Amino acid sequence: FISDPIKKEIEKLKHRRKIAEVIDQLPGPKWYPIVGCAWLFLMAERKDFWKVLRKRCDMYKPLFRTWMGKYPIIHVMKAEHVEIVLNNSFEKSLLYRFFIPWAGTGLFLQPDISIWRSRRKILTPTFHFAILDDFQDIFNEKSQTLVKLLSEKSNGEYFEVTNLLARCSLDFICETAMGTKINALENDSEFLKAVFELPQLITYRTYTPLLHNDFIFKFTQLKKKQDKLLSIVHGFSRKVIREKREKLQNNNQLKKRTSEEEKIMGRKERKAFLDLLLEGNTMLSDEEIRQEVDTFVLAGHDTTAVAIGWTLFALANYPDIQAKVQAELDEIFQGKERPMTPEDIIRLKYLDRVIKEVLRLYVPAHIVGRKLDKEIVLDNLKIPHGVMVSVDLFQLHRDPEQWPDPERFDPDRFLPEIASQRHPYAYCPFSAGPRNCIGRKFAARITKTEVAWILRRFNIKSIETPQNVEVYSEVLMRPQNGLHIALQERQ
Ligand code: HEM
Repeated sequence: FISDPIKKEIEKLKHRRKIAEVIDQLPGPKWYPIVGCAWLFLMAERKDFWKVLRKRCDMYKPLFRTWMGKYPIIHVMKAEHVEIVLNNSFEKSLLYRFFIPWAGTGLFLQPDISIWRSRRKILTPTFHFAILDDFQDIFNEKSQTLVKLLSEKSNGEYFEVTNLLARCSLDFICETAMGTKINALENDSEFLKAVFELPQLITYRTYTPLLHNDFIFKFTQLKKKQDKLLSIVHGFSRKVIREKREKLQNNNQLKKRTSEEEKIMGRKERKAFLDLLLEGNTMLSDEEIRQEVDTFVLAGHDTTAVAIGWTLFALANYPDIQAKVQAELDEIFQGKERPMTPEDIIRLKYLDRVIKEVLRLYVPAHIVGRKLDKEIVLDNLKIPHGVMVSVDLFQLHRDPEQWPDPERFDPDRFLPEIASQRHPYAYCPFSAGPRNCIGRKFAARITKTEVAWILRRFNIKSIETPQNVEVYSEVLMRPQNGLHIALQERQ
């Protein structure tokens, strides 16, 4: 006599009870109805959230549970657990949904596995190394502008650098993803301000359980502000797509002119990701393309800027390592101011190891949140499907079993003969498994080019040290008060 919807609800309730029974076998902080374990954050100041995260982890690691309101979360940080989770979860955890108003269900947030598969297939070729080689000119040009701006500050005085780095990364992404110059390094714009403010607003919402409820959020000033920022960001990408479409409609003429230009200039017209999506037979609507372009801006600009910031911080704090990178650069460039080529990038082997070590200790995306597709077993405990899991990459990269003396900065941990002895999931700054970062090679290329340009020209010092730097989690792991560096022109 029970109708199907009621049966379904009963099944759901049973499953929830099963999850609760299993989850509460794991250690974790005390939880209360409605807030779950969020009281830990409600009792702390925003600036101390990072410390709360770390303390909680130290108390219950390596496998524990928390409750976010009525939702249980499992926290994993051992390589063998991370491997199981990342290969058995497709959907992102619930907190990611706050980014959907910005980037829609583009690749990063796509919940449907078959749509995701076809998008990933369409987008992967746009990151082919030949296309990255085409972008090398842009990376050189922007890095040179950055170096010029930095040289105006190279009087030995300390200054805050992360803002300039974020602007430079936004320039890279806009020109490579959309084919549009915004000159963020030199000019302010509404778009730039909106792209910088949105992550702050979304993080605030994430850490405020009351605002998780869409109905409550709808009536807040924060929602009004979010709508305003989104209309700027979406307005910008829609305009670029519209203009590119119009240009494509004059295709024949354009093709003729382009091939004539190619003959004269001796090179092909460079294509941005957006051109490749519009020109290829992708069957994506303009709105779907807009979501993918916004996804690249969201996932690509801040991550790389933060990674570059931490790289400068590390080089400033380890002068002997800085000198070794400079020696490698001098050997390749022999003091000449010439642009960097893709071949130079391959030759920068030591810098490559330095950046890898930076991404170990200062992993920008320090947490990856997933929802289990199927039941998994961790330390003999069966965890049912549907449970959210938080993969703590910060802690994973500090596991002393995989990383002896984990706090020591040592790029040689990435020498092939040493790296091969580690668990394959001991190092995942770009996540791993099917939903790993599509932009990792792109990110590596930007980071190497920009850092190389800076180190060819300057010696760096920093006020912040590994001991005194206050860390802050605003979507990414970043220095709370920015990074203050001083530059000295090299002879
Ligand atoms: C140092 C820089 C970067 C880091 C540390 C980084 C890290 C990550 C991580 C950890 C993920 C997995 C996130 C998750 O599952 O929750 C991811 C996914 C992704 N990243 Fe990156 N990323 C970087 C640069 C980039 C760049 C430059 C782009 C694009 C231009 C990009 C585009 C994406 C996309 C689209 C995804 C989603 C992939 C999918 O679900 O199939 N990332 N990234």
